[in-house]
Amino acid sequence: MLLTKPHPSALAAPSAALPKPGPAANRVATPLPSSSSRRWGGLRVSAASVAAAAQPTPASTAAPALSRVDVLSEALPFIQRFKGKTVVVKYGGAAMKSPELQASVIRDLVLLSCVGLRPVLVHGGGPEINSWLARVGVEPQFRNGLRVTDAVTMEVVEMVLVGKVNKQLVSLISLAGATAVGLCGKDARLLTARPSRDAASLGFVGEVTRVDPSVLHPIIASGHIPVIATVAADQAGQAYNINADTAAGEIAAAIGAEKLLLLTDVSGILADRDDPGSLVREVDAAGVRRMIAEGKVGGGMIPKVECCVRAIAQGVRTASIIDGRVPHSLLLEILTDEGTGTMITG
Ligand SMILES: Nc1ncnc2c1ncn2[C@@H]1O[C@H](COP(=O)(O)OP(=O)(O)O)[C@@H](O)[C@H]1O
Ligand SMILES: CC(=O)N[C@@H](CCC(=O)OP(=O)(O)O)C(=O)O
Repeated sequence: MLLTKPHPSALAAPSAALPKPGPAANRVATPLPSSSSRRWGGLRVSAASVAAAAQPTPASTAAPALSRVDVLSEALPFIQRFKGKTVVVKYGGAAMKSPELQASVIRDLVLLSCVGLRPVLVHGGGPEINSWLARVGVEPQFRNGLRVTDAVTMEVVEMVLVGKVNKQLVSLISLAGATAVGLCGKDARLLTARPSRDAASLGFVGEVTRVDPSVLHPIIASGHIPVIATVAADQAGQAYNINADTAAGEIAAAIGAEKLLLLTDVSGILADRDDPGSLVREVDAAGVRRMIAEGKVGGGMIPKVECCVRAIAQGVRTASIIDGRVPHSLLLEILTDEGTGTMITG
């Protein structure tokens, strides 16, 4: 099943009086009245949310005070529903390029943590790896969205993801007023890897064979935000490069996360990847498999949809691909009655 319109992404009001949502229930509530929402970059978002979220102007002029407290008030039932729940957020790619956007995404993550959710951040850093590979004269190569990883590339991937990007994100979380613990898959054997089935052409690209989330539980319980770089080792200690979307899905499943959210640089899955207006609001596992088979979903979108399907099959309640370039898309997705992007259902 594939829904492009009408817009079904409004979240059901999560009051205790309403039926408990199934995996897809977040998406099927009545669309907002047009007076309270408008289209923005292909998304339906409330005018108040847009005003509060998108403007660098002083807060006093961004929206009338009443609208701003309306937004806050709207968040209450969502905070109540998701308090104490684990949300795995994968952030990476082009959506991570701008330092301002990075800081904004991290602030949203810290806000979620402050209101009682338990975020776990799994990060990529593909563009940063590319730029460091260029410095050592290596041309990046990808097959089906995965980086061809020879020994030199593996070394650069580990240095950039574990040494640089991970610590940068930990620092940003600190700056935003929370505390984070940076890890990679090797730490406490969080992720164990084996060579991918296409090892002959992909080199040291890994598949996850095991997730041992025991190291995450005390970190999360102490109120720290785990920040995970997706480099892992096999039994012999050989390092592997794991696609960050894939790893996020496996981690979300292993810790029984409520939500898996993949932030990327498009508005979600597009029915026609050349038409930004063709956003698919909701699609089930069979539907995305068909889209891959028909060539409608390609490149880096393949590991994303595959990991969402696997995560849902393993008990994660909802998996969504959302636009990391839209200011506050994380908050719009979790704390308002409008969804953004594409929700994948079982
Ligand atoms: N049907 C599709 N809808 C949206 N994006 C698609 C689709 N098929 C392929 N893509 C590509 O997938 C990309 C997202 O994957 P990727 O670049 O790996 O993201 P990230 O770097 O955020 O992990 C999009 O920028 C787009 O080029
Ligand atoms: C195997 C593989 O492709 N690994 C990815 C790991 C980082 C990643 O996933 O980064 P983004 O989320 O920013 O794309 C890579 O080397 O780019």
